[in-house]
This record gives sequence, structure tokens and C-alpha cells, in this order.
Amino acid sequence: MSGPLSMRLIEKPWGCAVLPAPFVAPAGQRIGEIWFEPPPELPELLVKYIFTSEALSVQVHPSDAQTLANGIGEQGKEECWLIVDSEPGAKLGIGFRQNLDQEAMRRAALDGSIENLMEWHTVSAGDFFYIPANTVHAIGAGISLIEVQQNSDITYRLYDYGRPRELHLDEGMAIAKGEPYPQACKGKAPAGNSASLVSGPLFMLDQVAGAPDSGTRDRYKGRLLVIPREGPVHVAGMEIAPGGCALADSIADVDFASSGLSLIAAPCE
Ligand SMILES: O=P(O)(O)OC[C@H]1O[C@@H](O)[C@@H](O)[C@@H](O)[C@@H]1O
Repeated sequence: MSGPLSMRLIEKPWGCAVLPAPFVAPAGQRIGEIWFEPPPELPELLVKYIFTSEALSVQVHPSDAQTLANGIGEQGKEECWLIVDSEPGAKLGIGFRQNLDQEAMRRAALDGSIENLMEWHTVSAGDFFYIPANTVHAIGAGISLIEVQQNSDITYRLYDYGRPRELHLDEGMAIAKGEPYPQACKGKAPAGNSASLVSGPLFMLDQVAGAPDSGTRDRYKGRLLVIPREGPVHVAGMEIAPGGCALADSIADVDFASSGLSLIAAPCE
């Protein structure tokens, strides 16, 4: 049923003790992720805020087909990131500067030089990146972003900067592409304007300024997630403020403020 999703705060070694408003980290905790619990009516997508004070692991996720073939679930994990805020010079590592083979990648993951082989993108608010399955990636320090992802938690860590967490080198190497990141997967959410950020094949994501136009309404035919960015939205009469996320049974249930800015997301049929 339409309404706000509950939030879950996740501690991470690379998280932040102080979060930007309206979020608050409990005393003594470094919160790295805020998850909006996927509702049973729309289990395909997971929305997270991610806050980093250190780099995340260098990692890779499987596709739907690989996940099914390995008997570890029905969904792989494609994800996308909208940069909300970043410290000057903050970077995302996505793909490699040059093609490299599996053996070279394994050696580089083992000795940590993988970091230097990756392509690092300096980011600022509004930058947008779609991360296809099998793309090696690492989110750097000093970044706040919104992630919309397939609702899967399968992450294969290739390198973790010496932190004492489990690595998954064999599983990761079996699916990681030693290739540059396709530039077409990179975009920009234009400040204050509507834009389609992802249009399938797994899910759709749009930035909506004011109320969505008829073309956008036509594309969002079923249930959707609404993430207000500037100004509140009302979903079935309930106010959802920036920092929240809601399920709407239909786009007609959402009252978008005329001067607001929101994200909307839905799985593709
Ligand atoms: O394995 P760590 O470093 O904690 O990072 C895990 C996180 O990585 C990011 O790139 C995203 O895929 C998040 O959805 C994921 O939770």
C-alpha cells in the first residue's frame, strides 16, 4: 500500500559519524548506508543513501543470468548512483584505464595495485553513473550519493585496502570485466530540470521537476518508488520530506509540489 518506507541504518568501516541533515548517526556509529526497506509489493528495487569517509572496497556484482546459473537467487545487482554532494576532488573508480586479463586483474587485486589500474572519475553533485553487472567499481571517500539498485546484496570484494573483511576473489574474478567503463553509462541530472536517468532494461529512474509530464506518467504505469530531493511530495495524502522514500501504488497517488524536485523509480515489466 502507498506510504513511507522504513529506514535501516547500516554501519560500515568507511561510513560517517556525522551525517548530513536530515539524517543523524547514532552516537559512536559510523553509518555508511541508509536503506529504505523494499516493500513486498515492489521487491525488485532497493534505494540507499551512501555516505563515505573512506573508500569502499573494489568490488563487482553478478548479472541476473549469472545469479540464476549459480543458484544464488533470481536477481543480480545492477546499480546506479546520483551524486548528492562531494568533497573537492572526491572520486569514483569505475572500470579500467586499459583492457586487462583475468590473471593480471587477480595479481593486481592481491597486491592492491588494482586501485591504480582503475579509471577514477572526479565527481560533483548531479553526476550520474549506471553500473552494469560485471563492472569493477569502488566508491571513493568524501561522497554522499543516492543509489538505486536491483534488490540484491551479492557483492564480491576484490580488494579492501587491507581492512579485515572477507574477500571473494574467485567468485569476483569469474565475472569481472577487465575493460574500460562505457562512457554512455555516465550522465548528469540537470539542476532543477526533469530528465530520464535510466530507461531499462531492468528498471527506470527519472528526475522530475515539479509534476511529471504526460510522457513520464505513461511510462510509469504500475507501482513506483518516490524519493523527494527538494520540497516534500504527498503520497496518498502522506507528506514525504527529502531524506525519505515512499512506495506509491500508482503515479496518480503522488502529489508532486510544483516547485519540488524528486526521483521516481520502478522496475521494468
Ligand atoms: O563491501 P563494501 O565496501 O562495504 O561496499 C558495499 C557497497 O558497495 C557499493 O558499491 C554498492 O554496491 C552498495 O550497494 C554496497 O552495499
